[in-house]
Amino acid sequence: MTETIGQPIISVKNLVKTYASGFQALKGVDLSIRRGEIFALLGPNGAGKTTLINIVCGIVNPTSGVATADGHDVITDYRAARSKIGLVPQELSTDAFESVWATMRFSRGLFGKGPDDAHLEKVLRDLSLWDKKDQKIMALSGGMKRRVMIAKALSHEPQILFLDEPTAGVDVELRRDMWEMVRSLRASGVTIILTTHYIEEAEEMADRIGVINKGEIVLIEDKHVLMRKLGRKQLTLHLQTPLQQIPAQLANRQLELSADGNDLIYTFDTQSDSTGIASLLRQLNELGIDFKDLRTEESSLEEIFVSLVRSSQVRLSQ
Ligand SMILES: Nc1ncnc2c1ncn2[C@@H]1O[C@H](COP(=O)(O)OP(=O)(O)OP(=O)(O)O)[C@@H](O)[C@H]1O
Repeated sequence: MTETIGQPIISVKNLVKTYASGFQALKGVDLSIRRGEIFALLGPNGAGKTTLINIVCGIVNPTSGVATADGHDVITDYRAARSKIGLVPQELSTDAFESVWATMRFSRGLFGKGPDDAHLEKVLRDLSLWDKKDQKIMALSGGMKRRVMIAKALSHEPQILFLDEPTAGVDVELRRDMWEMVRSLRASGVTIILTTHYIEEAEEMADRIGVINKGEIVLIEDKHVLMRKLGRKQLTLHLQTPLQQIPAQLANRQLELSADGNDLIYTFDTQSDSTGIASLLRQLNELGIDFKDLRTEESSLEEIFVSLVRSSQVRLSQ
């Protein structure tokens, strides 16, 4: 066990996927997932997220490149690699006529694991599904079906769990429950890779964030570092007397005036040593511009993401 600590649990090197149509969905992707982390893979529609996951899970063959799961090559050592992985796919696909319990047992067996009813019971209890164990899946609500998909993916005790858009179309309460559940899975040692279109989800959950766009990884970063690095802050000064325009003396500052002239908005870089706020306030005082109130706002991960994807589109199209 000790020799594996510190090594990535998933390693992807120079992965290329060209579909039969000739479309290149992955253009040489490198990615290392750390043991025990929650990694969020973000990207617009068609960026290649599902293709990447499907290759690591052995569902899609890469055109070239290498991927390993817990040291096992996903092609040459497929069975061992796959047994380490649980996958909750984007589309709900369950055996509708089976009971929850039967589906779980069958799924575990598929991975060559002997029966372990105690484990299955724990998974179902953790997902608040125990009282539904004898129900046919088709009789469950959409949210419950989603939980069953997760339970099924955990039936063979995987160390790695892929969640492909786990909370798409799920109500707020269930989303919160699922976040809670993902956290407790991580606490039990499972490594989690999730894709999401809800940036809020990544902001809430992830330790690290990867952004993929048009088949290329644009960025991989610790979430807090990312937010610190790319985040901008805004200081909004609510003025005593509205301004018609920004005075010429302030022209060289990063200032905007709201349409009604009531708010002066100053944008500054959180990374730079000096924010320039003190000198701005001094200058406003000298110019006799008083304000009633001030507030600061930090850019959200959503804003960072949108600007990243935009800038990579610019870069890619050049
Ligand atoms: N079997 C296939 N044949 C040809 N092209 C495909 C196939 N599967 C996916 N693609 C294309 O590859 C690209 C990447 O698709 P993929 O499903 O990996 O994206 P995604 O990032 O998961 O998108 P979404 O967020 O919409 O789920 C898309 O342009 C898609 O149309």
